[in-house]
Amino acid sequence: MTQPKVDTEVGPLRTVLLHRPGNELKRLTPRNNDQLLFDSIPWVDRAQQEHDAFAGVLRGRGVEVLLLTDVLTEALADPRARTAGVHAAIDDRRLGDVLADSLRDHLSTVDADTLAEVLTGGMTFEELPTAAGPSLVRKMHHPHDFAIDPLPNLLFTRDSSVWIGDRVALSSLALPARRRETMLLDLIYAYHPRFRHAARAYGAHSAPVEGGDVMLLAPGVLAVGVGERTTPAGAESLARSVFTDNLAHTVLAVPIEQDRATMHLDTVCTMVDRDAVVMYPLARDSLVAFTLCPDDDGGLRVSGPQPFLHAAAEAMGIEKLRVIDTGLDPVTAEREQWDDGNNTLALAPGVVVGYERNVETNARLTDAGIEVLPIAGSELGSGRGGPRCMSCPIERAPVE
Ligand SMILES: NC(=O)NCCC[C@H](N)C(=O)O
Repeated sequence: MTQPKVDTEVGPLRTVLLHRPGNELKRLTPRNNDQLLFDSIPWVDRAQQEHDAFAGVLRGRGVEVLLLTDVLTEALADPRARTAGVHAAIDDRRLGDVLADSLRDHLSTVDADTLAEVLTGGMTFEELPTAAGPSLVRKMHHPHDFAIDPLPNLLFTRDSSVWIGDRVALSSLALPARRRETMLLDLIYAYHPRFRHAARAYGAHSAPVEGGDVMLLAPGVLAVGVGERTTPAGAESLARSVFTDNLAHTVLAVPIEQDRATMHLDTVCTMVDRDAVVMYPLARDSLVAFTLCPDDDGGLRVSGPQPFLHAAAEAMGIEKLRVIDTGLDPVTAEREQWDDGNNTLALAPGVVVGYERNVETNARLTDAGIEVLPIAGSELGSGRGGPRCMSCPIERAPVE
């Protein structure tokens, strides 16, 4: 077992954290899917098969796959982790003091597997333990209301934490449906024996930054999308944090349209080689970047904006960042961007995993000399995320 470290998007992937979709997806209904950030109701068994195949492709290429439920359950062997998990899951304002206290008591007695299931899949009022006694809160809630919210977006492990160099940054997730995910990652990194000594970067309670917006363009160079999720304040404080810890010398803050289709930078652009990205053509023509560097007094120097591709190549110290376009024509490109055609996961320079349905984009990548490992994603994609969104790299070998 080697030490966690990630300093590029494309260095040979050694270890990755995935979340095999579980019962939390069975909580999705047409009444709650918008609030829970899914565009439709996934067929859960098929989503699991698709995810198993995704994990299989990674293992087949020698990647160690850690599953979130496993590491969470192992971390919950530590009583401090249990207390933290239960504390974060129970909302006294929703349950009232009496019900909240009795649920806390109950959850402190269940085994780690059951607790992991509750922390990820949530709990409805009808599933509450009966010992809690009479409660107005209980009587007045519909039995299917959530006493503890499920976390269907755990599937997208990219967003809740991100390794930058040898430190892990816990995201500060912007939307209420995802905020508790950070807490689970926090307790995994704090109490799982494998991560107990991992140093932290940034802070979960800082301004919003989501991992899908953070891109490690080259060692020492980060791009941070700023849009629907990551805020300008989030990008600025992440930059300060990585400069203080000497994890980067340049951060590019990249404004992206505040729209569902472009919720993170990795929905319009991912790296497929040391010097190449797959990118949505509209973004290629319009993306700009503000360049942030540390100044001599411990502050920030901000310049720009200038065209993103130019700023990125300059910061990376390369002549040009090659661009492979999404799709074939504007309509196909729009369709394939929506279906995460740009959201590839690099396993090594020039080797990426992509959804098979994005036929035109994958063909362009292949024509450009990129090996595409296709996976099915008809169900996985219902939460609007592709292979990059569904993976949190923990160790990548350096790029030669
Ligand atoms: N990096 C990504 O683009 N992640 C996809 C997150 C999808 C999830 N349903 C969300 O709306 O947050």
